[in-house]
Amino acid sequence: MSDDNLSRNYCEFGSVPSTSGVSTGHSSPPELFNVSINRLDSTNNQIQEITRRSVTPSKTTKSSGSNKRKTSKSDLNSSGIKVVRCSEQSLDNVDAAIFNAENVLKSIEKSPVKLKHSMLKDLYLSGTVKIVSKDDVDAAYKKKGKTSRDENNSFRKNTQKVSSCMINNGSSSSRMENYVDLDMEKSNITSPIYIDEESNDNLNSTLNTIVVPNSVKSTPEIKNRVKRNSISLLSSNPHCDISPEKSNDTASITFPSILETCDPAYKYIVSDRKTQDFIRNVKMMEPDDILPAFDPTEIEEIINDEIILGTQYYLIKWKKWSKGFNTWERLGSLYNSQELLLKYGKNKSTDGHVNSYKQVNGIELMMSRKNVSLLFELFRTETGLSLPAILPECITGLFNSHDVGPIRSQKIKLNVLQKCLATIALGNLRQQQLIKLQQWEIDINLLTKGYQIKVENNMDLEGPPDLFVYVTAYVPQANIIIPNDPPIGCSCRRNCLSPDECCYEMSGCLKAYDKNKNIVVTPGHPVFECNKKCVCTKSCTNRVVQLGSRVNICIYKTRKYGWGVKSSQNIQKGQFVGKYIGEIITVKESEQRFKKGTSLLDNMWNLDFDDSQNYKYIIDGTHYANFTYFINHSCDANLNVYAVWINCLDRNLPELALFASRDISAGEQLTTDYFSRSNPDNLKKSGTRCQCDMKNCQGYYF
Ligand SMILES: C[S@@+](CC[C@H](N)C(=O)[O-])C[C@H]1O[C@@H](n2cnc3c(N)ncnc32)[C@H](O)[C@@H]1O
Repeated sequence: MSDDNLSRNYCEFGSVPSTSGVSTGHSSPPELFNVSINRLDSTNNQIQEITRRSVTPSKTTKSSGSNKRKTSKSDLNSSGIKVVRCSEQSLDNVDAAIFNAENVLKSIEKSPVKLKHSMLKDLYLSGTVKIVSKDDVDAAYKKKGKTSRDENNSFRKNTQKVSSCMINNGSSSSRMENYVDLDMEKSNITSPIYIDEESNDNLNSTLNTIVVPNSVKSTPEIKNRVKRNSISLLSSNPHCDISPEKSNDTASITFPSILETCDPAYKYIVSDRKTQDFIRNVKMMEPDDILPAFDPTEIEEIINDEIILGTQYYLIKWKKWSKGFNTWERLGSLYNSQELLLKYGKNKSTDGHVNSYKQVNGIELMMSRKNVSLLFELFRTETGLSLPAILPECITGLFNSHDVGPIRSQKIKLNVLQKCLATIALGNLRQQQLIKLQQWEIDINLLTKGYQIKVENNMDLEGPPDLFVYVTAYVPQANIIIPNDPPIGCSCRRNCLSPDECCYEMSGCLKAYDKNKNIVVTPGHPVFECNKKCVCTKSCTNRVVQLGSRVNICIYKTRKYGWGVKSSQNIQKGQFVGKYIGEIITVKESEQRFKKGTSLLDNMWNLDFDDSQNYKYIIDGTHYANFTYFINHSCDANLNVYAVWINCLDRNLPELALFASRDISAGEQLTTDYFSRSNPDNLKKSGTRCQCDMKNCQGYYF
């Protein structure tokens, strides 16, 4: 960003938590894995395991490969104002901007292509074009006195194997009357489509043919045609809600002014017509034939659609990017993603999803994954995000001058203008995000006693996770009763400092805690705390987990793997940090939930401490959980997991408690070893890549 154009004032968006929604990792295809925690079984002294079932981890980290998009273009708009559009990449350097300017000229020269495309599309959408079956195409050929298409050499050369349909424009020929409409349900919408050379060049002639080959030649020209025709076909698919009669806008762009206290530059841009037009143009005015297509493997899911100013937009959740980076993209840029579009369309019709008329915040259209991450990188501070305050005069100055002077300087000014607008937009979105995060922080702190939870996101614009209800104790499924009346307690003297036969001894175990209440037994050793039947008081050294954690923590957005948890204070080795909480459900119920997709294996822990084959219950953290839900894996974890029994002595229903395995400094991320007992060889074959970066990192963790 040019220093000349930016004021050096800064708006502090400091200590308030940041955004970025819940990790998406949960939409990854599930893959069963087991976490093992060793323990000495109290009855037979054999090592047993607590296992955790989970899925492939969420891909919440930022992709290094940024989304390829936006060639540049400049032309005159209807009011004669010069409008220049830059690619995101071109924002990076002036050379790219100049290169893009050349493309602009080329694309203007190519306007006849655009004309043909829109004509074809319009013909189809207006209903004057019909789609007919392969047999009818052959019949038409014969009728015209030509050999059948399959016998025609040039046809075969250009189209490979023909498998589907043809369009005729029906404009002038009665010969077309015999053609029957093809049932679109039966057409292979996911196949690439190739326009026969002859018909494409003669859109206004009596017969135009579109055929669908099994594969398509990958020349740029053919790709363009595939794209254009795919869109025509998609338009007609019943699952894609973009037929002509339904093409009324479902959303409008608005520029809401939300806060009294908002930035003057934001107030200015949301009230200035010229700025609004500019913002709309940036995203909305690129013709379909110069929109680069996204690689479908980059897309996790299409989650919404809207028609804005007559243009179809889809809201995209990107793989490896949090939902804070979701963007609205035009149909044209999704022409390689037809399967995803169809999937979205089908889900939409079966879910009974109805789009009510919405208002899309115009400033969101200024934002992109690249802009958001760039600005966060530039303006992140120790305590938050410190965005530069941009004066309205800068914006007006740039508007007045961006289209004068040498091309190179125009490009630079445009670049700066776009970045200024994106910065202002980010400031506004950031304010909204912080309000939501603070509210979530308040809500969860109302539930916690004895410690503070901070929420912080200085990585992106994602808001609070909305996946689960925050709870502080197990939530048993309706038919499960967690006993709370232990049959027996101890009667040790001096608060169990002079034990006769304390609870742990009655269970054949070692004393788990030292006098400071730090755990001293090895991971895997069962822990039996004193219970409500015991005579000792709360200060008994054998009462720890039941009194709750005293460690202040922070749920924060990590750079690499979504949300995580860090300590807000120094923690001693052996100190209790928290319990893994969730619903208690039966194994059968967990399987059903998994099949239905209502719960994720990722969030399930088997309570199989006592018998790894025939355990009864599972903790499901998908819908109800506490902060431990966000604890990430490390190959050199600083937390150990222990099975602890207190008032419920059912061996199938221990509590899972996390203790520090070493001294932990304030600010350090808290981690567990998801699979401490996995065989490293197996991990390498089937595992999920671990990004813990520890010296002993095994590379994979399941
Ligand atoms: C139980 S969740 C932890 C919270 C999660 N980071 C989130 O944002 O919701 C586990 C997921 O976090 C991510 N994760 C945790 N530890 C990781 C590691 N060491 N390397 C890569 N991803 C990890 C994976 O996506 C995994 O599926």
